[in-house]
Amino acid sequence: MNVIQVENYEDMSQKAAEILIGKIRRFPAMNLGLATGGTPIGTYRRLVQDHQMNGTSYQNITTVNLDEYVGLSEHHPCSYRYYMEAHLFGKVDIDRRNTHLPNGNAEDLKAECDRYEERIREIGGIDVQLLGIGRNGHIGFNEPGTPFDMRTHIANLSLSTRQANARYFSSMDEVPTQAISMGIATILESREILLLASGEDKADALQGLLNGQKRFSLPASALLDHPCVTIVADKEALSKSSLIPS
Ligand SMILES: N[C@@H]1[C@@H](O)[C@H](O)[C@@H](COP(=O)(O)O)O[C@@H]1O
Repeated sequence: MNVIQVENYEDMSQKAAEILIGKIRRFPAMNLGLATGGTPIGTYRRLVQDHQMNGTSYQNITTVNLDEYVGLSEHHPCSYRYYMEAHLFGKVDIDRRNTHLPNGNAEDLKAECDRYEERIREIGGIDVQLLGIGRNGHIGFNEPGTPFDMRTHIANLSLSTRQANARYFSSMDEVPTQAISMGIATILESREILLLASGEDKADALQGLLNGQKRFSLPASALLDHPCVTIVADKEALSKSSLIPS
């Protein structure tokens, strides 16, 4: 596991964008796994700036997102499809037909999970998967306790995750209780993983990942089995990780 310590959120975003842009230029038809949440917003902003200033193209890039809320249409401002449109897809030259998110409004949610897995297989798997990390160590919407062999599934969201994400909704009651999420087994099949973390509220989760053992109570610890993980984290997020010199 390669850990890159940076000063703050802006530096994390800059470093992550540099890594991604380098790969997109080298492999302009790569399959990029994307994440949502507050963490990658600065990274997407830099990808957009670079696209506008340097012309890095997304025309042949295929994207697959980690997850989507159940019950929100793609037009709902809190849906992850809407987020991706607002922060990236609507601002670069990507072909929407090559952008994939689970449909959280599907009539048959189980069938939608299977379809999503099939789609990831059809495109040839994920080359680089961008990940954030939840305060409780979740990745995607794989909450503590989720077995590591699960594939795309309907996830029940923990109260703490719903509370953390409530800031995007007008009230806690509106925060969905379920999501469709890639499973940990799906995520682990990505050829490369880039995990971003910023801020003190991620320090426990990161400490558990960097200093701990693999355990179901910390979903991110499944990454310990992956051969190619890079973590870009700022000082606050690494403040409880003794492996890292301050
Ligand atoms: N499903 C998302 C995750 O993909 C994200 O990594 C995490 C952290 O979010 P944030 O970056 O806002 O802290 O929470 C959400 O629940």
